[in-house]
Amino acid sequence: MPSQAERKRARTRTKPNVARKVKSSSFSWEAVAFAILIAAASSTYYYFNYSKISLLPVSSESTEQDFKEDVPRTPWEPTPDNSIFNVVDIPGKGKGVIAGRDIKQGELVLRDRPLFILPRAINGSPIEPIIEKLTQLTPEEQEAFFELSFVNFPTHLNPEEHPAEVALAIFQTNAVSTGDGVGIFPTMARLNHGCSSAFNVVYMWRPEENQIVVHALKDVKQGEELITTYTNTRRPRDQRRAFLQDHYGFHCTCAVCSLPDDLSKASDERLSKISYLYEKFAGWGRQEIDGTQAIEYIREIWRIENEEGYTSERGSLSADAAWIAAAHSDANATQAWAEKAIHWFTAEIGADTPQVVTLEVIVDHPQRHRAWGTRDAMDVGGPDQASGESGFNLSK
Ligand SMILES: C[S@@+](CC[C@H](N)C(=O)[O-])C[C@H]1O[C@@H](n2cnc3c(N)ncnc32)[C@H](O)[C@@H]1O
Repeated sequence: MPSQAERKRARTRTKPNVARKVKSSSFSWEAVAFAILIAAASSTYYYFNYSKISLLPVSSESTEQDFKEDVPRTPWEPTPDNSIFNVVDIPGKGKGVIAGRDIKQGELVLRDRPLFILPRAINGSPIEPIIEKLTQLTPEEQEAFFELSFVNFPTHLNPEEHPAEVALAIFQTNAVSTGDGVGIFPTMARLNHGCSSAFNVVYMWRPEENQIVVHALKDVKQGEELITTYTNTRRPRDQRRAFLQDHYGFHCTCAVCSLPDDLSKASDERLSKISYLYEKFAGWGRQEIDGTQAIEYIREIWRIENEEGYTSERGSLSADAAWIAAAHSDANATQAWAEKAIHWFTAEIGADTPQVVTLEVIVDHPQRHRAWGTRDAMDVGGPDQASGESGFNLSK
């Protein structure tokens, strides 16, 4: 078994030129199939020790059976050269994406189709389904796949001789969630990670369009790196760093992780408080708190997030507030929060989404708020339904 130090070294190992192998006549998928057989016969690989393997480094309740591949595959094409972004080498990070011009908050930065999507959790070896998918790709698509970076490669193997294991490592380093599935999006996969206030773009899978879209969460200056986030960054620096080291093989030195210790501690406290408040706020759904208290939590989360410079997920937060206000028959508050939700959803997931369309209807027709807020206002300690006056003052 490899030692801890050997594993660490392997995590940063440079990738083999497998793409060249794909093109060269000496490479064949029979060789890959052979590699799978060898791998399957061996019990030394740590990833074969599990019967059910999650392909994302986050826990998932979904199973192989839940996964439905309902969209026929559309061939992947490289995103055409455009002025918005460029993929370049970034010191200490491999490749990354930088803004080719100033980008405004809410702008669509890129769209990318999947090379393939697999179920989130797989029973047995994940190598076989990955290889099966790879064999269905065009040579150009295979090349795009094998050009991606990877970490966490078993130290006792030579990547040049183990393309199947390389494929697994590439998948685990680059795949992103598509609901029940996990997919590879070669252009989007070049986005590096930042925590809390350090990330400036957000991606979203659109199953009906069979593509992932990336929007600017903040204004970005030309030449700045476009950064997404790989994990829930509303947790302390030590935990974030441990997760990123373990699953993505790097020590995070993003703008938030590089803060001096006293500032980092203050940031950690804010992030922990935000998480705590989210948990308290969830009590509204369990009928543990009333609407007034729920909106108080939302305002407090908002205030601390402003201090932290963390603005992600504000679309759903303000949409929740609008929904609570609607349940309390407070038309003004519903409208005010819905307007906020439209603004923030637009920044994160785009104006052309069902969430934004629904909220626009609420804003344009505030009298419909009662039909939208499906919870009976009386159940949550709400006011007189007939007058529509809540007295809750939920809109501030
Ligand atoms: C999805 S890929 C991102 C693109 C990758 N840099 C490349 O060259 O293709 C994930 C890998 O990028 C690197 N990476 C991402 N964010 C990083 C960061 N903030 N600092 C250092 N390396 C980072 C890590 O090696 C990680 O495993």
